[in-house]
Amino acid sequence: MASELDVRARLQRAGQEHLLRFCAELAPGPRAALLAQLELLEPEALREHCRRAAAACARPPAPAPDLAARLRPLPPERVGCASGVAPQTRRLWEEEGFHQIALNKVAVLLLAGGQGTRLGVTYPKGMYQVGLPSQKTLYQLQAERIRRVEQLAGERYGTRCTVPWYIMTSEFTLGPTAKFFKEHDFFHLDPNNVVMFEQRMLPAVTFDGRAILEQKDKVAMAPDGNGGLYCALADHQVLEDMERRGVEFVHVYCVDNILVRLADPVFIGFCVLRGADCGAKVVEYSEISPETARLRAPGGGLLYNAGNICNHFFTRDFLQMATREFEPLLKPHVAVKKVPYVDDQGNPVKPLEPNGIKMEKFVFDVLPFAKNFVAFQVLRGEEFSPLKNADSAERDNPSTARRALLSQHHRWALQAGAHFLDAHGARLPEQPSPPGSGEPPAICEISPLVSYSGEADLASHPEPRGWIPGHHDLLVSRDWRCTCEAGSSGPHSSWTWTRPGHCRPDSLLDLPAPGSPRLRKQPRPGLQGGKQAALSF
Ligand SMILES: CC(=O)N[C@H]1[C@@H](OP(=O)(O)OP(=O)(O)OC[C@H]2O[C@@H](n3ccc(=O)[nH]c3=O)[C@H](O)[C@@H]2O)O[C@H](CO)[C@@H](O)[C@@H]1O
Repeated sequence: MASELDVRARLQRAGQEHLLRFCAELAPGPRAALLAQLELLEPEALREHCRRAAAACARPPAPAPDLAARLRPLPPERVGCASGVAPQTRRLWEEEGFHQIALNKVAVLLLAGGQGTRLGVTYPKGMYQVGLPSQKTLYQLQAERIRRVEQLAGERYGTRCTVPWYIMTSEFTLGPTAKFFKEHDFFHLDPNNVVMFEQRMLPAVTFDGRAILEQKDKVAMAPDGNGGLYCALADHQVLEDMERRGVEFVHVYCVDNILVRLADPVFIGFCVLRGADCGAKVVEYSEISPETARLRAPGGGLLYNAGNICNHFFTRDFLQMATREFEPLLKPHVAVKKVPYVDDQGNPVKPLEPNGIKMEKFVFDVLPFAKNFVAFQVLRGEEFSPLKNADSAERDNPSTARRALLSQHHRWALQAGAHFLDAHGARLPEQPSPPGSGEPPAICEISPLVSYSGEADLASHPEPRGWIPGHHDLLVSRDWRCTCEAGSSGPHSSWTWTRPGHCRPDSLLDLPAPGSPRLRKQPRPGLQGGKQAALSF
């Protein structure tokens, strides 16, 4: 380890010697920790970082760029659409995507280094569960979608294939995420195919360019934004790992969209067939002004209908260029934040006003370097419901995320030919609940292991997946579980999907987990506030 003298010399070069001002009074342990942290900060880079942060902040606020005047709609030939295209075109894209997956050429990459401040949790957002009947977390839903898409591709091409899962974490999220995955047995994925790596952290800086001490023995650090991906890929030789596995196409996505379709074959296929090096899924969701948002195209549709949802396609070749050539050209974004610090007497202070600057790069900042960028429009109700805020906010909160998923599953069940019955066996109305319209008329959660995007036609399936011959009155599968409540004030019941059709209350039988010897019978908690319903085909 470097001596205090060495570290002091390095900090002098960076103009940041004040970071050692409490060093002399620290006990050996904290002092060693501080020196170890400071040793990692490369002097020239630190000097430049602090200078740039202060300069960016000192710049008089630029006149608001006239976004409306600079915006141009995407040329139609660069835009694809998940719905509203001819079914054979969509099938063609999907087939291409499955083919690439079956060839082991597709990976998914999760950006999970963020801190979930707005949601108000201290643990990684992926560990959050929004209150589904299954109590699955975002990480589990994502893991199961990977397993299902591998299975679907494998079945089509008579092969076993792998979609490796790369997870970018940060100092805040790596430890808890790795522990959570281990505790959950990697959700039955092969741990060799789950690759976690860590993005860099950068010091928070005062308005006059001094790195901030959060505690006497600790510099205030923050992840370098989700555009830190490009440095992190290089730091941890992630692209080399992809190359070894034969991965050519990467689906990069953010952690909080409960409806995210990992390695979506339709999106992948569309991008591959268009020869794209970069792609982005888009929905009508944007931060542009209401006036601009209302502008209409000649055909009557919205002129600007392509909001970014942090859901990207990249070729591995493009990522390689991004890490080598484009990353140094990316301009950091400045965020002015309240950063806890120690004052000159060494007292911890929680500022009430913003006092510090955090510098971040964004994952989409590389898009201008693309040679062939494409956008792919998807339906918001089917593919985008982000978990950003606590329930006290009006939108993008746990309740809206839960409702979005359950409404989708209700629609899927109806499409698959299911009927929902009330306590007296009468059918519930069968209008699919339009996206965003509150609770669905019946609560029905479908496991991603059973259906990735609404497929699995149970009605015509002679032996539904997971069906155990000889157990006609048991459930179809652990995952075709339908959980309903017998009235909001009455006792809760769990209902199973049974064959040929009706849900049975009060009992739920799980298929054995792989390797376990026999069926287990488990009571399940019901849901608050659901409607009484059963399900039949
Ligand atoms: C910069 C970026 O992509 N912005 C997108 C992000 O906004 P938004 O402002 O919501 O971005 P977040 O801060 O939630 O970050 C998005 C993702 O990046 C990850 N993360 C963030 C910071 C970091 O240092 N490391 C890291 O891995 C987060 O864990 C998350 O998975 O999602 C919105 C849709 O939901 C999009 O409309 C925004 O265009």
